[in-house]
Amino acid sequence: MAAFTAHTTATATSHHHSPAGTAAILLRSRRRAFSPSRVSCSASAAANKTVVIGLAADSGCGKSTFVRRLAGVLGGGGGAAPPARGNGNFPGSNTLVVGDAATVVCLDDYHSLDRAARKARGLTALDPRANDFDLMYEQVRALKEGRAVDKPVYNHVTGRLDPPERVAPPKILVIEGLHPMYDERVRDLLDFSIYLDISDELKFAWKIQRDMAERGHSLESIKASIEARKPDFEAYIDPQKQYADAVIEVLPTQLIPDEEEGKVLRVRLIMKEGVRHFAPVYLFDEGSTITWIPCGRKLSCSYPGIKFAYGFGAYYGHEVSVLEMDGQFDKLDELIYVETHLSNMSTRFYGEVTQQMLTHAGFPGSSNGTGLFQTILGLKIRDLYEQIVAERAAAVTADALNV
Ligand SMILES: Nc1ncnc2c1ncn2[C@@H]1O[C@H](COP(=O)(O)OP(=O)(O)OP(=O)(O)O)[C@@H](O)[C@H]1O
Ligand SMILES: O=C(CO)[C@H](O)[C@H](O)COP(=O)(O)O
Repeated sequence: MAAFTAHTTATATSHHHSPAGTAAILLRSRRRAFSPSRVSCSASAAANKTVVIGLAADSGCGKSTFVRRLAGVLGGGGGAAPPARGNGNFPGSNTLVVGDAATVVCLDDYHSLDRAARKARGLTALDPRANDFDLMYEQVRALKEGRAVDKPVYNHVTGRLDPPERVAPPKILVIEGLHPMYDERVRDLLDFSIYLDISDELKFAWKIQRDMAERGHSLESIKASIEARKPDFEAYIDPQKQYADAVIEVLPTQLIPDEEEGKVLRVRLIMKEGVRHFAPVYLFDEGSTITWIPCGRKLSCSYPGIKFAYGFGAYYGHEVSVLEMDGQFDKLDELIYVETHLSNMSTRFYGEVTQQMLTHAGFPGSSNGTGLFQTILGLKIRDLYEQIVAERAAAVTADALNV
């Protein structure tokens, strides 16, 4: 590998005085209205409500890895050998309980058709007709309101539905899977939503890597399964990204011409403006457009180096800010240099992002933007939860004072 010797370079164009910049600032102050039903009526009951996070992606796109990083941030596991799916309430469960901080429910449990029934009807698991959205809505709503539910369990080994398991209302409920934002009723229950958008070529590379190595599938069967799912993915899964408050988009690098192996990634963190309890992260100067090559004295970079970009744009009609990282870190501890230049990270102490990344260095994506942005969103979820709890506690106090 040729040594990459470019110096730290940043180019910034301030948009603070442009009409677009002004609109962005105005938009930021118009945070999404927090439904009064969440804080008033009985403020004390509302104070106990569960905060609900939606995490959507196709199979094999990094949802479990994200959840493991989130568990690390919330302090309930997610260490070097974190709990994986199946270590929930009982063997075979898809639910992950993260200490007393969070419960992660896998939406595969709401498959209404088992594997044989799907096969008989020629449907994939991505098809809404193979999923029970009425039950999903009722149970997510019950958990959000503080009531335990008996949730079905889809068994990925047998392809059948097992007896239900009891799920208690957690502080943070993460619903992860194919359809957390598909049904409008479920979508409206979400306090924050994330979509992991992996480009076709990388999805293919990751799935081959996992399903051949860990699940013993052949290359042909993996290819056939991806092709068979594609129309339903495009019809039912991909459109959910328009509703997401944050999207992690993973693309091939632009630093190496025609690189197709997926070893170097360009990762974009797309953050919707105006989302309540969520202040987008920015690089150097909020409201600017910046490209930054941090390689030089403080950050070692071998070929092809690292390039950050930050700016504003539109995403499905919403104003968004976008932080991009193309390339990968050579030495993870040097990430502290990059962290120093990022703001609104919702860290509790200087260097927390770097510490999290080092703790989970063995997870996929730790040397690139996927790991960095997943970690940042984990911190954002913790912060969002704390803000909502503080707001509810204030409402309880105000309620008590008014009596
Ligand atoms: N950031 C990443 N960089 C490289 N490979 C990754 C990354 N994230 C995930 N992978 C690969 O994809 C595989 C699937 O990741 P993960 O289990 O997190 O996805 P998932 O969405 O939870 O999948 P499923 O829903 O099928 O269980 C991993 O085993 C790994 O090989
Ligand atoms: O997309 C999936 C998980 O996100 C699975 O394909 C779906 O849950 C069906 O499972 P199985 O293939 O084990 O029957």
